[in-house]
Amino acid sequence: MAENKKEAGKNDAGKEAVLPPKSDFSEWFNSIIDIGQIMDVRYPVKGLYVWYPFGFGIRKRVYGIIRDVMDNSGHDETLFPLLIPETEFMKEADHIKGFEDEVFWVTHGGTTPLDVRLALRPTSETAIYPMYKLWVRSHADLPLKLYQVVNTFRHETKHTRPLIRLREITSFKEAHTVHATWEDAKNQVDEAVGLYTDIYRQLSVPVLISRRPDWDKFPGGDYTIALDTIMPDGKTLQIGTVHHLGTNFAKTYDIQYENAEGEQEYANQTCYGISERSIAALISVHGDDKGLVLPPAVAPTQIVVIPVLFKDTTEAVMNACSNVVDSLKKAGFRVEMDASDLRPGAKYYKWELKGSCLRIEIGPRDLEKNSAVLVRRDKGEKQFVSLDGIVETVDAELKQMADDLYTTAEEKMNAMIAPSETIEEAVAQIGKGVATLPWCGCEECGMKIEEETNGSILGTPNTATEIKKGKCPACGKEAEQIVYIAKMY
Ligand SMILES: Nc1ncnc2c1ncn2[C@@H]1O[C@H](COS(=O)(=O)NC(=O)[C@@H](N)CS)[C@@H](O)[C@H]1O
Ligand SMILES: [Zn+2]
Repeated sequence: MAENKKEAGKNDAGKEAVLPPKSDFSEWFNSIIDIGQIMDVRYPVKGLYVWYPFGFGIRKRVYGIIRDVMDNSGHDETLFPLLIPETEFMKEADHIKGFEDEVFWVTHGGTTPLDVRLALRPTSETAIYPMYKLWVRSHADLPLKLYQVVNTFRHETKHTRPLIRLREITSFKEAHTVHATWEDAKNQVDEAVGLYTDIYRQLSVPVLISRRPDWDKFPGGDYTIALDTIMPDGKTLQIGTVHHLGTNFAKTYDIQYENAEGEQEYANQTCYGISERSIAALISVHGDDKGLVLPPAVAPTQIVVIPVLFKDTTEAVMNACSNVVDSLKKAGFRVEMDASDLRPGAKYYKWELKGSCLRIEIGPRDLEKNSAVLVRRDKGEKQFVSLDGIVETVDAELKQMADDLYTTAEEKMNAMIAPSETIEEAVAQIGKGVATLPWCGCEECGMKIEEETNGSILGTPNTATEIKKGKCPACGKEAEQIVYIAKMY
């Protein structure tokens, strides 16, 4: 992996930059984006950022997993235009209400004013569905399951942050499916939730799945299932959403199909999206005071081999290190040797910051015993391993690390969720994580709970959880369900 001009551990001014402790999460996150070479935040448009090659290497592998899961579940990838004519964009009333304050408009071609303004897609329903109207004719065309990975644009007014809240969402994977019946679309929603859960399991990121309250569903949708994760500061990040659109958009865009009885029927649809928040989540959940801790599946460098050199044994040690590098490369691992003249401690610091998963040190004493020292990035303990079978050892260690990262993160997340009976208890809890509260299910109580806790209702648990009998804290009535409450990004 070619080092881009910046050295890991140095900030953009090339000065030695020290990572704040992860306990100061907001500063830690801003710093790791910079000295971890993820994105350059100096681009001169608010909410737009530049991928450093190293960060792009992580993105490439995360989206390789996302494409793999989508392609192996009956979806086809495609690409729709970025620009949407105002005439199409302004068709679905709820959708417009939800996005009209966020849309960027193109009004000129050169110095010539356009007769119809063009929207930069904030999401692509209004680009895709006029084409679906042309493509969907008969039930034999269904289900239609397409997705695209594109940049989308939202004039976010809340605090923009790299990877978390951008005005140009550079990595917006959006799927748009068409089905014969409401039930088929519901089954697709459930399948999509499963696919997203699988994607995040491969990133070792635990998720909380809830059905968003109606006042927070997707504009123009029937209902929304959301995947959130809990960030180290206790606030939740929405890292995936799945929307059942019913026939709302089909009626607006006249997407009809001839059913088996030869009658015309409006189609039912779903759409579901993931963005670079998936990368914000894996960096935030796994990172530590030393820097990035990357799941092996997405680490640009999985193993770094460090020769411990003394004058009279340099050649033998370098040979042994090159052999290990060659055999790991041949086995398909992403491995580097760091034979630079940095002091060993500086090398450890550099590769720990970059999140390489394993460090293998080989010195003359190791050679005598035909062994090497192996250190796993998440555990940090030294293990003495034989050079024989080093490929199998590395393979087993990386698999174990991916599982351990997930288990550790899941335990941490579960420990940040606690049931509350009263508003006061919920207020205390959402300062450090997610609270649950009994809820009668009516909207004004929901709004009252959000107001009094100064938090957001994530929604009701998507998996049937036992309802701890209790009273709705807003009206005192017996609760029908519980809700997750948190401070959200
Ligand atoms: N400004 C933003 N920056 C980064 N990610 C964002 C931003 N806005 C939304 N997202 C992510 O994009 C996902 C999908 O966005 S969404 O509005 O919920 N859903 C849609 O746009 C639907 N058309 C499904 S693709 C969200 O779950 C969230 O994780
Ligand atoms: Zn109530």
